[in-house]
Amino acid sequence: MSVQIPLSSFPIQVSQPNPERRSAGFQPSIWGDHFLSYASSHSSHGELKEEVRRMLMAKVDEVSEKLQLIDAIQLLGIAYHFESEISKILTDINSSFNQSSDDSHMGNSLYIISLTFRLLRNQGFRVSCGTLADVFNKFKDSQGKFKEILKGDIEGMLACMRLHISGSPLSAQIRHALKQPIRKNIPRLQARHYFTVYQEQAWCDGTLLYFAKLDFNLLQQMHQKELSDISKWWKELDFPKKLPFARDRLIECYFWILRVYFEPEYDLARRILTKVIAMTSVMDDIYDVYGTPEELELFTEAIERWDEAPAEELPEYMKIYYKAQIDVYSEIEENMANEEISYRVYYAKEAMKKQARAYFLESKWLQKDEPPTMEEYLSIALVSSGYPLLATTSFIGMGNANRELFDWLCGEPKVLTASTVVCRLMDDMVSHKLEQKRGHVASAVECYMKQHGVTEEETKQEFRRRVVQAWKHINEECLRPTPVPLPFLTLILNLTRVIDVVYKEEDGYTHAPTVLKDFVSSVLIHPVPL
Ligand SMILES: CC(C)=CCC/C(C)=C/CC/C(C)=C/COP(=O)(O)OP(=O)(O)O
Repeated sequence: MSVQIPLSSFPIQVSQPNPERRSAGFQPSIWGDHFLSYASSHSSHGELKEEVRRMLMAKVDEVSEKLQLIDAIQLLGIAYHFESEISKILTDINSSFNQSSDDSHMGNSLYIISLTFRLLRNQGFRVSCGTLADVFNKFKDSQGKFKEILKGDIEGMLACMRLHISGSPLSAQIRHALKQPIRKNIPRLQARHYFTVYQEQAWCDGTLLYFAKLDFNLLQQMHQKELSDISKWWKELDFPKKLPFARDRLIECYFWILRVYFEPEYDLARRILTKVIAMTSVMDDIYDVYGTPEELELFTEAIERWDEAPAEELPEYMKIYYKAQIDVYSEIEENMANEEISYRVYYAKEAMKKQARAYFLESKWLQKDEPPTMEEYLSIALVSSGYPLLATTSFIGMGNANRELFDWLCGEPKVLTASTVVCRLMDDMVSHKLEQKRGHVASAVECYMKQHGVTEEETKQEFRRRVVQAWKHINEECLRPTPVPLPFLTLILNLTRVIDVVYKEEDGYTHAPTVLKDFVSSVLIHPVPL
């Protein structure tokens, strides 16, 4: 993924009065000034929290009861309050699982076995598929087919699909499980969905449910407050007026980052990362849509130099962008002023420079008649996916990050490369048609079709296979012993998960006004009725 930029390519000439420019005609933001103000209210939920903690720590006869409770706590979106308790319980269960060759303690329910497998794997325990296969063999007949009796065990089947649900009507839940499995979902959306599922369960606990709903609303208020502050920054920049060619997607950017970390302690991290992703989105449109080749070269050089003041020769719209970007990073610098963490700003800036270089190299393909080979394309497009930049920037908001972690990230670890593959291929599969129409550099789809002489459908089949493979790599890297502490891997995992929601069927970011509107509303606008 290393991107070397040859800076000697074009004769520089930026003074054409009205250069020919493309236009993408992006839909405007649908949110207006909605998030500029917010209402706040306070509810004390400390006592309920302690009550849930007591439930979690109480002795139970069956391990399965504990697992069900942990599952409910995770799906209701409140596990972040009880991380250490959950970790201890699952560690104990995993140890007893490993110490005994007898699997009878897992019971005879496909549902409980699948649930155990899912919860332990999610915690990073290497419960092997082989072990699971042995257990599953109990449910197979002499022909190797699942026994007839299982046809009634829909809960078990759902748990296998990484979903834990029972009761009826089940069909909507099955559809939901297939469309957005837990592993790839957005926790705030998952929680909202699960409130309605959980309250129908025979084992629904009123205290747990009430606490989860209260907690959801409190977090929502906190997120609204953050978004209100960030919206003020955006309003002052006035990009929709000053740079009208660019997508105005601040709210969707915040929604994106909320998936990376939603917990209260990451308030500052979210603010920083939202500003960086919002700036990158505009930068992408400068390179992809509006900038002329000559302007883009000057722009890339200016970012490379990182001077305080924008270069005089930049056109006005680039100066506006440039100044805003410098300001964002100065703000990051102020927040990292503590000398023990100030080194992080270097990594953040370098990641942004690398992003600009990748965008620039991509922009040069537009002037060529032939698309690059898939290998050439990916060597740059995996960087331009923005995920190395966002992963690096997400680390700077983590209290316990250190230099080794940033260096590890710069070394293009397998988990990050896999994440960029998911991001790039899923984005290109859904966005290439419209982009090609308006004049955009070749996407992975065109590159692969041309190079291998295959149809669009065959290309997409191959890409879907690669995405599945990349997900396997990510999951594998998150199992112990992990290359770096799990919370850091989880940030990369979370970034990848956003792609599965935003780019599953269409380019939900560019077409956010239709695709993401309901998701954003349910997470950031409407409180849960108590
Ligand atoms: C590529 C991708 C999904 C990036 C995710 C991270 C990121 C930097 C998001 C900011 C907004 C953005 C550039 C979205 C993709 O637009 P696009 O489809 O126009 O991006 P492209 O021009 O790189 O294909």
